[in-house]
Amino acid sequence: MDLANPGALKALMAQYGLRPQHRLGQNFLIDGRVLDGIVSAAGLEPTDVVLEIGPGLGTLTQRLAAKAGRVVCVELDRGLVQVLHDTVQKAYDNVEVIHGDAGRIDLHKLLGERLAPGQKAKVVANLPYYITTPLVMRLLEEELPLSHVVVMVQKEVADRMVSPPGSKAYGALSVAVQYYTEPRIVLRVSRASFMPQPEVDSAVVSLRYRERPPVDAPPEAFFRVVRAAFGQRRKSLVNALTSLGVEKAAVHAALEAAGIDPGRRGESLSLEEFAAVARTLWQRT
Ligand SMILES: C[S@@+](CC[C@H](N)C(=O)[O-])C[C@H]1O[C@@H](n2cnc3c(N)ncnc32)[C@H](O)[C@@H]1O
Repeated sequence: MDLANPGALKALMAQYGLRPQHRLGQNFLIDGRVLDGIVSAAGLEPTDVVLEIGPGLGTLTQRLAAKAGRVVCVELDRGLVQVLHDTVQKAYDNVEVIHGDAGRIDLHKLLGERLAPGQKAKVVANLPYYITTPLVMRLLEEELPLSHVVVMVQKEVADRMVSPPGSKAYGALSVAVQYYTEPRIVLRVSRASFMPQPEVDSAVVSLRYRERPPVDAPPEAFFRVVRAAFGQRRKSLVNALTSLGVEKAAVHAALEAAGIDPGRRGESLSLEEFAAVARTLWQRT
């Protein structure tokens, strides 16, 4: 049974005595067109291993299971895990449901045990919005065997991921996402596509992992500079960078060497410019 309609979802919730839990970000997709758009953006092959975070009642899971080789789901709500056993685990022999917190579970172990040597997994999910940013940062920073992430996020977060330097939405998340992946908004999604309706609109983003970073700087030094620049948004770049424990004169010298006007604000720097600052500061400190 296709679960992508309000009647089916309501009946299922009632059958198991469940109600959508706002604190767990439970806004279930009821729009088949959007679900198909997510699956198509992931370009699934029969050999693919997919990690789905927050499968809910299994609406997206059904579609993933039909296309991928294997789908591993991590769901925090124990009540929903029970439903998932009946809606997807019994119906598809390639679906595994794990009861756990995607923010804490050991993803290296989980993926390592399920991937062939050299293989990379895809993450496909309608994410719970209350933990979107930390979860995406985990997926980027933990050097996991992943090739592609396709996730539904709040519209504003999607805009931040793809925004260019100097724009209002450009921030530490934009830099991290663009450093590790090639981000693209594939679908804008109205709040009417969910049940219950959230208070915000959403977007599906595709994050394809890069083979190597687009700029040349040691990642640790690069992200120290980025964090300092965005952690002190109102300050000039020079003052923001002194928070790294570097003398003002040394910061001036590093900016000059990198060809960057010291009066600029950190949020106007491109990835290449952050890398140039990191390279020069790193050489000097
Ligand atoms: C936006 S709903 C998406 C449900 C379903 N995939 C859909 O598209 O209809 C988010 C889901 O994530 C689950 N969730 C919330 N926090 C979680 C966490 N820390 N780890 C794993 N799942 C979580 C919620 O219980 C809910 O099922």
